[in-house]
Amino acid sequence: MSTPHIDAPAGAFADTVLMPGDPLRAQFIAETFLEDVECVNRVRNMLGFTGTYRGRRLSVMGSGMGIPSLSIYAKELITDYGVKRLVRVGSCGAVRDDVAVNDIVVGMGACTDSGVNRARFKGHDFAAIADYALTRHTVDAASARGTPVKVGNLFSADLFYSPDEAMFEVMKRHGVLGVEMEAAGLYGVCAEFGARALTVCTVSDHILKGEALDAQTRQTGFHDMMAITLEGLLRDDEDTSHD
Ligand SMILES: O=P(O)(O)O[C@H]1O[C@H](CO)[C@@H](O)[C@H]1O
Ligand SMILES: O=c1cc[nH]c(=O)[nH]1
Repeated sequence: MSTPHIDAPAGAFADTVLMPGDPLRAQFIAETFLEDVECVNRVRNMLGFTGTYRGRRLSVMGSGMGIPSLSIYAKELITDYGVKRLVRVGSCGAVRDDVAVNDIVVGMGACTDSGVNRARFKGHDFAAIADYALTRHTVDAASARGTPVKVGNLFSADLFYSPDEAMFEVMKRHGVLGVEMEAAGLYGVCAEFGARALTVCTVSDHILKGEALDAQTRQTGFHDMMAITLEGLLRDDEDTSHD
């Protein structure tokens, strides 16, 4: 079987897919954290891999940058490949003084300037939220590992290069922990098509302080984020109360 954007046989993906924006980060995650890895998608170089983590089948695939790109892949993974859990593992920019570069942020919800959730929700505001159990298990995993995380709102922006810098101050006042470009779309598409979702981000920039990690660190760094996300998924597997 194939979709317009994924050329992989039925069953090629596990029921859980990790989604970094960058397909090369997907490859790095697969090669670093998974065993028995097979490349299952190469269409448009949006690399997808399936392997195992501690004996459990797990996939990782790039989403591309921005809600439109992520929405295509997430929708096809859910409706054509039966994916049930999608966890975005990304980078974000901070705006608050109490959020620093390298901090890990768990996106309990995501604000957005994108129109996608209004488009799917008859023009009304849709509260784009993560799956509660996945959130709790990831936060518990972080706590057990001694890795501090901040839990709260993200802002998923359509424009990386925003013309409206004053908006960053508004986000800061409203407690937004990180600015990125996909979470609100992921939560919307998963709500629409019936999958569970979470976003975990490492802070790669401080937008208002002008600090930034280099591109190589964005591609291959973020070990703590991966460790807590993978352990959170194991905890989520053990807890069947959400089934
Ligand atoms: O590092 P990723 O996961 O791509 O996430 C962030 O980085 C990209 C912008 O540089 C956007 O996709 C944004 O959401
Ligand atoms: O979308 C993003 C991602 C990282 N840093 C930002 O400032 N924005």
